[in-house]
Amino acid sequence: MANPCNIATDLEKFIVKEAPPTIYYIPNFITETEEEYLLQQVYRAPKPKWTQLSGRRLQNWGGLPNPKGMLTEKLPDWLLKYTEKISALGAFAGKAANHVLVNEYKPGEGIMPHVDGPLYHPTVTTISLGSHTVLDFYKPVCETQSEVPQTEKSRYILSLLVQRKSLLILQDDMYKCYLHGIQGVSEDILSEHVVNLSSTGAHVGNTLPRSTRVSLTIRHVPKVVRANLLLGKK
Ligand SMILES: O=C(O)CCC(=O)C(=O)O
Ligand SMILES: [Fe+2]
Repeated sequence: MANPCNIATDLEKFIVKEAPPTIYYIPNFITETEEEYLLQQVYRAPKPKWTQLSGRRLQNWGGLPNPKGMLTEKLPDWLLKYTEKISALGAFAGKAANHVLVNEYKPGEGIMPHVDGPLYHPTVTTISLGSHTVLDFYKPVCETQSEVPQTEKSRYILSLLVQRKSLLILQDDMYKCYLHGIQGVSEDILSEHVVNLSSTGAHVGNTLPRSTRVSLTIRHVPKVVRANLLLGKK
């Protein structure tokens, strides 16, 4: 790799050109063996590590991000291998990922449209395990104000087919401005609004039943506090 901090050189060919800046979609980023291993590790975590939300459950690794700074916890080796690999691609502008959120979605589950917010470097990278999903993107409300009330449908702009074993990177406006969400459905019928089909082998009109999907969302939290400062030690 010529320049580990330059995301453009290695990843340019993975940019989804049909979307606003910037989405990178990398199919088969990990092998099936790695996928199995990562799933095994996720399901080895003790039960209290899971937080049940409506529509999904999650594990938080690396510390709890908050506006005052994240009290960091060392990532386990099985996650470090991947946070280091993705950081080496230059996804976080030379910084190292220090936070991983594991989300588990059963068929029929999803996540409401949202933005990931200012606590993170404006990049999120996601490894998908176990099942595909379809990620939908929406214009922010502020950009679409008018006399007519704006519905989710009128703010919708496009979708991505996110396959198991893939890596997805969202940056720039696609991170900062547009909302992303996953519909709580048990199968996806691919429409022409799924803009990355050419790199997936799937086609408009295909019906893809979902199974349980585990996503690893890997981020860099710039603002951290050291434990010994909190404890009043110098
Ligand atoms: O599961 C995913 O791919 C999306 C998760 C997500 O948007 C989040 O955790 O903020
Ligand atoms: Fe998100």
